[in-house]
Amino acid sequence: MLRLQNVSLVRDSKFILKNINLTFNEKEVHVIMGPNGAGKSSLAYVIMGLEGYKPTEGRIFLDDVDITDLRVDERAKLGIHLMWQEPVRFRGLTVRQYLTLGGKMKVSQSDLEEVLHLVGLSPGLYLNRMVDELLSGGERKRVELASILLLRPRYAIMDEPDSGIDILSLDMIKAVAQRIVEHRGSLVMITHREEMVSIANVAHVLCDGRIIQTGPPDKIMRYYKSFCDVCDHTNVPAKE
Ligand SMILES: Nc1ncnc2c1ncn2[C@@H]1O[C@H](COP(=O)(O)OP(=O)(O)OP(=O)(O)O)[C@@H](O)[C@H]1O
Repeated sequence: MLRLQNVSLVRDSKFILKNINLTFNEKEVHVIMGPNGAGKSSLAYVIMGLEGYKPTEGRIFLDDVDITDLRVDERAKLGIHLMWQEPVRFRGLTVRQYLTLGGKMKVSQSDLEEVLHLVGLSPGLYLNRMVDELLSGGERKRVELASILLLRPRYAIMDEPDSGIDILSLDMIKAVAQRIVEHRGSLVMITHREEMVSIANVAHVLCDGRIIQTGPPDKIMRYYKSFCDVCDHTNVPAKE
């Protein structure tokens, strides 16, 4: 279980996250929605432990062990992985080298092919292509998604995997979530796309740095449509 307890984040004397309490259990899919500037990426960075995103208040626990002071690499060793909104460009690596961490990670050919198929890339066409110049933004995003799957995360945090020009399909994201759960992992997905809520067991609305709603996807979808879609102000939570 991954748990955020009363987590707040202040930057430049401004609250970015306010008293966040969230629990992510094993084999769950959580979707976090919210308007621009609500604090969604910051929440992902706090969970991953990026530099500059240590909670100002509150603690983070993994299986009741306090991991608030652990670095990114230490959290990654415990099975927490973040897929960036903008995948990083690694120069001079083929897709195969990238997915196997330069050959350091033992991955069978069938696993490589399976995850590439899952993210919609033909292994025959892509395994030996260079990650950098030869791939489009959307293709790199798919490669990044495949790399997260191969790591068999306990907690995969995805910051808008579905944004960008080459939008990933709902079916693909569903398949990715299913595979993570099959391997006993959990997915925490940050998204702008309302239809993505349907893949979740639990959905949340983040507004002005606060979790203002948590519940089953259909309830959260109704809330979002009624209050957030029509909201004419930014990050001032509406009252039900
Ligand atoms: N390192 C930082 N220093 C100062 N302010 C920051 C920092 N990181 C984020 N912020 C501010 O915190 C607020 C939330 O930003 P964040 O990127 O987390 O929102 P978001 O919900 O992910 O937005 P978007 O949907 O546009 O990506 C914004 O006002 C942003 O300017």
